[in-house]
Amino acid sequence: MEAPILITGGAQRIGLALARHFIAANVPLIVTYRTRHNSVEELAAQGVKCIQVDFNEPNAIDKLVHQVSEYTPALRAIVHNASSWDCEKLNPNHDALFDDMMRIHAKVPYLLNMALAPLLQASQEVTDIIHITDYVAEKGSPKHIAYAASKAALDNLSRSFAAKYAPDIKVNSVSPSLIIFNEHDDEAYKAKTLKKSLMGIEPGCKEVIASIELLLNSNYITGRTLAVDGGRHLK
Ligand SMILES: NC(=O)C1=CN([C@@H]2O[C@H](COP(=O)(O)OP(=O)(O)OC[C@H]3O[C@@H](n4cnc5c(N)ncnc54)[C@H](OP(=O)(O)O)[C@@H]3O)[C@@H](O)[C@H]2O)C=CC1
Ligand SMILES: Nc1nc2c(c(=O)[nH]1)N=C([C@H](O)[C@@H](O)CO)CN2
Repeated sequence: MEAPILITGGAQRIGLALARHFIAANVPLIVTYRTRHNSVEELAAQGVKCIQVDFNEPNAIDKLVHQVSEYTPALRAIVHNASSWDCEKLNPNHDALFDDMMRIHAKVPYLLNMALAPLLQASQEVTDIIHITDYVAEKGSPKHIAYAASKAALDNLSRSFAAKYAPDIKVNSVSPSLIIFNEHDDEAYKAKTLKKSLMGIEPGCKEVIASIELLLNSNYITGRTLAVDGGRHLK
């Protein structure tokens, strides 16, 4: 078997679209999921190794690393996509919120990168770690303070790990702003959000997929952040 790509949080939305993209390209996949969405059956039926993990649970990392290591001797790439878009307004326990945000967005990628690097280095080619961050990592967000700080920490990991693992492993961030709305987003929110970027569109998952493919196919980009944000920084 060709070395698989590991995607965290691959059972819905962007992660699922990315998984479907790689399935169509016959790229072997490992996907983690927390909630057993119907998509898990679809992915498993197409040969994807689906591993249930809630990164808030104790020993989640050790269990995942063991299962991945049992399944494959090498990895082609890791895409850290799993994320929780939580905010201070809905989480008055700011102590717990800060810890939760830092755990899922920074500690989990950090620990997985440290533990799974040998599997990436076991591949016969240059491999990749890709962190999915967020435009607010550079700008901040008054409504998602802990979330934005944790994504900034994740973005910083790209530079540290790029220096640590070169030239065997390239490490980069993909930093989106709006990609796809959530089902509960109302028309007023959508209109307000679309005005935040120069392009003014909801671009869809294909923009993130194209950015990830660009990084996977480069032999030279590392330690960098690919902004996929419709020119939001210029509004
Ligand atoms: N959607 C957008 O427009 C934007 C997205 N991004 C980033 O892109 C990435 C994908 O976004 P999107 O698809 O909207 O993400 P989602 O909000 O749909 O979440 C992605 C996945 O993360 C999983 N997850 C969350 N918490 C945990 C946990 N504790 N343990 C295991 N898995 C967990 C979820 O599992 P479960 O199914 O159980 O909920 C879900 O499947 C994220 O990193 C996000 O921050 C950045 C900017 C814009
Ligand atoms: N884990 C998630 N992170 C983010 C989401 C999301 O749905 N899940 N959504 C956004 C928004 O699209 C924002 O970019 C514009 O309102 C940000 N991060």
